[in-house]
Amino acid sequence: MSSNFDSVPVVDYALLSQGKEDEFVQQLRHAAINVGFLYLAHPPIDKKTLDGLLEYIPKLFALPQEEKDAISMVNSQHFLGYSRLGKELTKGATDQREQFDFATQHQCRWKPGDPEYVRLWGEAQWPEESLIPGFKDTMLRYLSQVQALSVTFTRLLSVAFGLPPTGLDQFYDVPQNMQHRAKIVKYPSLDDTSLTTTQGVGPHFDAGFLTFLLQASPHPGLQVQNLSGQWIDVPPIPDTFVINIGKGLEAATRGLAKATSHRVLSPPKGSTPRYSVPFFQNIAQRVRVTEHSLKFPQEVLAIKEKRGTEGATDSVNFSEYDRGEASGQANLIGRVKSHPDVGQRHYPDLFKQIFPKGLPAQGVAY
Ligand SMILES: O=C(O)CCC(=O)C(=O)O
Ligand SMILES: [Fe+2]
Repeated sequence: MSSNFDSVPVVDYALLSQGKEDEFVQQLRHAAINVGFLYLAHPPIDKKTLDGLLEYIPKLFALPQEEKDAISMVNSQHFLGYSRLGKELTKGATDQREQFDFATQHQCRWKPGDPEYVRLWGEAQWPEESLIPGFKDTMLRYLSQVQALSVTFTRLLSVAFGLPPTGLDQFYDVPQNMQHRAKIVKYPSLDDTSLTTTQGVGPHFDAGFLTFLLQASPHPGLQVQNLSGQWIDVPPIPDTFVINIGKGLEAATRGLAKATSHRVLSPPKGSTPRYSVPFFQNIAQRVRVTEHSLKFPQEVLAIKEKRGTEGATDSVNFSEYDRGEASGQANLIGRVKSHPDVGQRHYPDLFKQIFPKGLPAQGVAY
């Protein structure tokens, strides 16, 4: 049987409460090693919080433009805040999406003498409470539930890789010292006359360890690239998250876990906008993933060998981890590349190294 895939597997979180952890772990192993993507059915997020968030999303984008611009990302050394449509570029083409970057609550811990990347984590910018009452509270509740899930999930993944449940703990700091980022994204349909391409977001890998994606409207558009380079649809399924592996986890597992290229196509003419909420789980900023070596059992490595190392590369490259950078530095470089105006204002030296010719017209997203 070939390891190639033509759909993204569904793994049911309910198996765990039915005493079927082994079955769950087997399915997770296949998804993480051969596909790099899975749907997690029945995730442990409370319905009230989720429904509340879904209701707020269109209202968030409907805020007056000047109120959105008031929390523009360029104000923030943490790269948190609002980005207008068309601010990012992937594989040479503009991404047709508008987004807010938020994050779990965190006080910036940078002090003189610390590496610059410590400044990357800190307080988010929130819209004026009176304009969208209760939104901040709902979003923070959502984020803390996804954060809790991400911890549990990492332990299950560790078992799926044949390690003890705590096998991946070395990559994290204690939860109160960590920050995770989540975006709320709007993909306008092709009716929007300001769109220049059908690229919601171009082919890319996620940078971190794990991404927990909520498809927040019933629109198709998300696609992943399989081992032979075909684009496979990942349509929304009610009561699921899409979880995928980022370049950081791929590097930490020396390619056992697979980061898979993915993209989003804009909704067609006549459609309403597509919304999504990706949550990007971070690892400790000071960790250099290449300095950690995990010992996987032979039967787990055999799955990777069978998969092979070929696979689609129709994506932007991402090599900071392999070059031995601290994860915080890898992330900071990524952020400066995708939001150069923010980088120029808050990290001018790094900006000059990355863009010696000055500010490009748009960011270059991974
Ligand atoms: O909007 C989506 O469904 C995916 C977004 C994504 O891949 C990303 O922002 O990294
Ligand atoms: Fe992504």
